[in-house]
Amino acid sequence: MKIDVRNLSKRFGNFVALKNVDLDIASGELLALLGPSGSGKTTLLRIIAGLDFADGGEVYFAGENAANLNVRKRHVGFVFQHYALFRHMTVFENVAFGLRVRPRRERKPEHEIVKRVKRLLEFVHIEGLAERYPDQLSGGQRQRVALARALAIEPNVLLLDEPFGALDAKVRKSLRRWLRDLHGELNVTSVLVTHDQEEALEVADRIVVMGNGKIEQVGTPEEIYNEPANSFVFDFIGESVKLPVRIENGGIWIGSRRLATNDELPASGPARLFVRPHDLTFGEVSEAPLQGAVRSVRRVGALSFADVRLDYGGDDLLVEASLPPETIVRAGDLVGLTPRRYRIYEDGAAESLTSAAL
Ligand SMILES: Nc1ncnc2c1ncn2[C@@H]1O[C@H](COP(=O)(O)OP(=O)(O)OP(=O)(O)O)[C@@H](O)[C@H]1O
Repeated sequence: MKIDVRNLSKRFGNFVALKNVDLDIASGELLALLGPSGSGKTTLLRIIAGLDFADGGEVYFAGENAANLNVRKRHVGFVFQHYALFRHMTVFENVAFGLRVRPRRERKPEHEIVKRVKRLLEFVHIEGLAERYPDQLSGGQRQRVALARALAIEPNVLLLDEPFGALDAKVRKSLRRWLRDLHGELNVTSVLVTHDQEEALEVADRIVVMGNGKIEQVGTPEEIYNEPANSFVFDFIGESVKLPVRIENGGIWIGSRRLATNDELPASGPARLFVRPHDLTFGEVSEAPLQGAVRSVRRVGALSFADVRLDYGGDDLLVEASLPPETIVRAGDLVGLTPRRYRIYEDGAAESLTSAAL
């Protein structure tokens, strides 16, 4: 089911929660709505679901204006972080619920309901838990039940709002892979709300980055990560180091050093260079555009990071750079750093002006 969102806006009192949101969701895709807390993700999801109404704009389900479709007619399956299962019902009964409450003429005979629920429980790998009650399940198992329950009604659209938000990091990771695989088999149009960039990057076909009720960028995970449209997206997705630079005489100036680039540059003036820590290459002090003293070295799992205090045109700036495995530095060492891949954004402005890969 294809969903088109057109010029949607929503206010809560004076607060603008959504501003002129336009979005096309392709049939069968898994789309992630990603953004900081309060950026409007849940509001957008609730309007798509028919649980809330927009002040302006429309939502179309397969070309039909959804204003004419109530929640039930939209055939939407939900999985919410806090969408509790019915505590007094077993897993089996929870999953069967949506099928049993259908109007009599649409309801399947009991033996078909039993067959379908069994198949769904197998599908989400919890067939052994059918007779348990929600209290007797782990958080991850509960979310599998919630998903089986959402799928029971054969939804046209699956809406997931931080479905793994309450789970620990390891379970989250395994459940999101599982969701990715499951979606590969089902191909039901799905919208996943998350504020976890890693989750969105790993699971989604496309990501919508939201900030302050607006869409900042829509793209594949690769596009969002490698070609962030503006400084907001760069900063929100992954780690970033921000360096004040100057554009002058057709070059990028970091303090008194010029950064080699063949790219077309924006107009002269102050700008900001955004670079991922792993794109800062360690090298000869005399040749690198950035120099500084290593303050400390840390290991996080398999990765090592060095905090480098840059001598930056009189200012001290602390940056965190990833250390390649073969590079050994110690606190106190003087090192050179070169931004290998970076993007330049006008100072204070949201536009991306240029990017470079040396
Ligand atoms: N019923 C409401 N009344 C007043 N303000 C609301 C209401 N619902 C949401 N808001 C406000 O609208 C903004 C967007 O909320 P929304 O829940 O869509 O954000 P979100 O991106 O999903 O955030 P989170 O990740 O924290 O869930 C927030 O500032 C929120 O406080």
